[in-house]
Amino acid sequence: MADSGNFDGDGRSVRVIGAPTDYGQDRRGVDMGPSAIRYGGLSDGLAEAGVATEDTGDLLVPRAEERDPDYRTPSEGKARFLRETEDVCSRLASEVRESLADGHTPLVLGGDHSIAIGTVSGAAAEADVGAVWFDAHGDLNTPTTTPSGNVHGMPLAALLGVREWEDVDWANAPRLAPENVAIVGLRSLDDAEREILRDSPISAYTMSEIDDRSLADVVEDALAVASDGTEGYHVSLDLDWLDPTIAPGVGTPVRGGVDYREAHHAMEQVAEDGGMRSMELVEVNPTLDQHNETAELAVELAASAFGKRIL
Ligand SMILES: NC(=[NH2+])NCCC[C@H](N)C(=O)O
Ligand SMILES: [Mn+2]
Ligand SMILES: [Mn+2]
Repeated sequence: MADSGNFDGDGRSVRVIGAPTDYGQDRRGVDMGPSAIRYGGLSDGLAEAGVATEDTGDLLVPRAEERDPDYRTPSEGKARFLRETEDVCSRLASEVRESLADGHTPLVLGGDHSIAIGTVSGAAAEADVGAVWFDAHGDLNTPTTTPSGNVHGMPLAALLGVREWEDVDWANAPRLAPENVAIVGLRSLDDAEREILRDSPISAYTMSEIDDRSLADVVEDALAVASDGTEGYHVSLDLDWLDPTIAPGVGTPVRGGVDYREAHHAMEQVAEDGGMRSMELVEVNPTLDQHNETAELAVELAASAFGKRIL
């Protein structure tokens, strides 16, 4: 564990946990995300934010090549690598829970977005929490609605126990209520996800609404949704939230995303609000990136969320 020992800022201490998975999607390389983010200057970035940091290293994740992606029971539907995902997420949930119990703010580095099942289960183990999902996608598929079989398109549905996920105990976060979930930056939804959102109290803010109202306005609402009656919230930052021109290193890019200054301002609002209890940075894939710029952007945005200021 490396301590950077800077106790300015809001006095927070951050515990970094790497979750180098690529089980949740089909473009290999996202398992190198934690290394790319560290190499992109994470410890310096957090020090500049004025938080003390300790890095516990990466969880052990067996290589996907040694697993059978098609080994599924009928109840697992089309979800690929579900039992491997369960194994990693259960261990990640314990680490996150322990970090919070020790007074640290967990910062989880992915890996694909399926790891959110572990992060949020851990974050919600002993407290009622909200979640702000910064993402181009809804991540609301189930093992039967999924068009791809990729679990990274399902974590929010899993956590909320939507449809078949209801019976999958290890994946649910009973202390996360859909009323306290806000998705920000939506621009790619499957038909089934649209249907799920229609009958759900989740707050969904699309890019069109952001165009109309400004991101700052929408984020203010999202933070209020996530804070209402909770003890704080989790911030799940999928790098495909950003426009692919500034974050090309992701497996499922979608044009028309958030731009550089907008994104920083949103993270500055998170810092200002003070209600964030845990954070994760997911979907950084250095094999698809240009000179590690997506990982570096992830670092910068995390620094802003933890309180780095221009002035
Ligand atoms: N975390 C992500 N990048 N999710 C992308 C999901 C894409 C698509 N909706 C699917 O289910 O496969
Ligand atoms: Mn996404
Ligand atoms: Mn996602």
